[in-house]
Amino acid sequence: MTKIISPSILAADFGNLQAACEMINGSEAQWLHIDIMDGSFVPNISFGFPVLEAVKKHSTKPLDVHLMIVNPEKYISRFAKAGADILTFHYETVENPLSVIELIRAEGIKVGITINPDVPVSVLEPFVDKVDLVLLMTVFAGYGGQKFMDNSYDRIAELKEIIERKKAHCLIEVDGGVNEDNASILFESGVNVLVAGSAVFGAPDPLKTIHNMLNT
Ligand SMILES: O=C(CO)[C@H](O)[C@H](O)COP(=O)(O)O
Ligand SMILES: [Fe+2]
Repeated sequence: MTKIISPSILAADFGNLQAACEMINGSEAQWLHIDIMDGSFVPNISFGFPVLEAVKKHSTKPLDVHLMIVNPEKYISRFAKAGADILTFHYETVENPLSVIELIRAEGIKVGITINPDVPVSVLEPFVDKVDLVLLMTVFAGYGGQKFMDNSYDRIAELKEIIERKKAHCLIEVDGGVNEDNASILFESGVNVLVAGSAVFGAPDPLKTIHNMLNT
């Protein structure tokens, strides 16, 4: 089974993003997660294109970009050009998810769809065979450092059942409150990609934390 760690740069030292990228380059993490927040869909504002471009310049890992913005369809081409390798949008932010999926595909990059914890998993059923990944938020999108929501395990099981029933091949990613303690149970539950911000960048030894998340 595919097991990927995608550390979230949101928890890095923004005064030294190059060092953060280089640390991840030298780690066992396979992807780098980039949180784009607009102060509208979510109450927080993170960063935009210039920071994404700077990270792209220094990162050797695929950039896993998580859009928490209204009207994502307006910006897909710019995010692709700025360096996104995987572009994930929130189902809640669009009227026609299929057309957004097609717009992202047209850029030649991978596409993901995501929902907040209060959105029924069943809304994803029409899309699981049309995307490369489904991201289940395990906290409400907007801030790093929140506590993992325990009802997420039931939601992961429900998503897994839908993916199997539809014989789809998308990866399952979770984001929010992931750490060394819950990584192994999440992988055992069928999750393929773990996003981890504060657990990685706040750790005394981030390389060891990433290693432990993949191997315990
Ligand atoms: O999308 C996000 C928040 O909206 C972040 O990716 C997520 O919260 C990661 O941070 P942490 O691992 O510290 O919970
Ligand atoms: Fe995220």
